[in-house]
Amino acid sequence: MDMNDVATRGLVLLGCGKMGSAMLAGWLRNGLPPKSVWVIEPNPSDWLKSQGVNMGGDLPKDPAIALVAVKPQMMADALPDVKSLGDGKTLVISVAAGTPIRTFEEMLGDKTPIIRAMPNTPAAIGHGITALIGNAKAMPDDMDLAEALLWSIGQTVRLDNEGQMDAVTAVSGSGPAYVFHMIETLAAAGEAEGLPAELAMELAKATVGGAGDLAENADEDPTQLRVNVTSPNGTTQAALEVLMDDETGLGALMRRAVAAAAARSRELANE
Ligand SMILES: NC(=O)C1=CN([C@@H]2O[C@H](COP(=O)(O)OP(=O)(O)OC[C@H]3O[C@@H](n4cnc5c(N)ncnc54)[C@H](O)[C@@H]3O)[C@@H](O)[C@H]2O)C=CC1
Ligand SMILES: O=C(O)[C@@H]1CCC=N1
Repeated sequence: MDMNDVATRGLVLLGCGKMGSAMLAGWLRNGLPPKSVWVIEPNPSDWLKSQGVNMGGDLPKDPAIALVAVKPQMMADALPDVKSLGDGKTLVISVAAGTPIRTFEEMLGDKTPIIRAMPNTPAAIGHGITALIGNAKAMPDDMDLAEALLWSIGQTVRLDNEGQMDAVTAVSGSGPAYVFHMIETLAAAGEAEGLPAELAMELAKATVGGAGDLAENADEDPTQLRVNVTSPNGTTQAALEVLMDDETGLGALMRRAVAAAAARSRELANE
């Protein structure tokens, strides 16, 4: 099964909010025909309404993929829509934080191939990263198909075990928010040093964007890239002495933030 089968048999997207829209934008941009997509979404955005995808009406009986992108707390309401599909031949992919594969197996039956995936919102511009892991019924072909679909919205990585998913969620699923917050705080600090707000924000966005691109594309690792910026006894060193303090620095703060996100992911499994 490949992306041509998705175009032929169809893809059902359950929930098209922020993450569903980011993924749908990527698939359509990569040539998935809008008429191959059926969206179930009680509150469709104007953007969604203008995409030419199927909304309402009958779903295909045997879609290649049903992708679940509702909040974990909505899962019990939403999953009956998926249950009638495919008779074990439809690959179910969930991007919900926290919700374990066993919840889907309990609701859909353990014949169903199920893949749990964790994307992130840079998917909207094809720069996401999605981690994935399948249940025992997900065959290599199913994993390849999920990867082909998710590849259209950025990089993909396969996990060794589902237990890694809480930490992955805390690092890359939620991570874009930490980086956006860093932009906000860098701009605010520039303002506090006397820059006009607009200029401070322009500098902060371009700096984080440029540093991110460099970290992804350079041969040197982030540690060496940091050293390259840091002239002995210069301005960067003065800042890093604050940021790299063992107790009050960014490392300690990031450790607490990621631990809090991972703990919340584990809690969501029971909501
Ligand atoms: N926003 C993000 O950065 C990421 C979100 N996720 C996961 O994606 C899922 C969706 O999150 P968001 O898009 O942020 O939330 P959202 O609230 O923007 O989207 C959820 C959508 O589901 C719809 N919905 C509610 N009940 C439904 C039902 N019974 N049937 C069909 N649709 C229904 C809502 O109207 C809403 O548009 C969550 O499980 C979240 O954990 C995963 C990775 C990143
Ligand atoms: O905040 C959340 O729960 C979701 C999962 C990862 C990003 N957003």
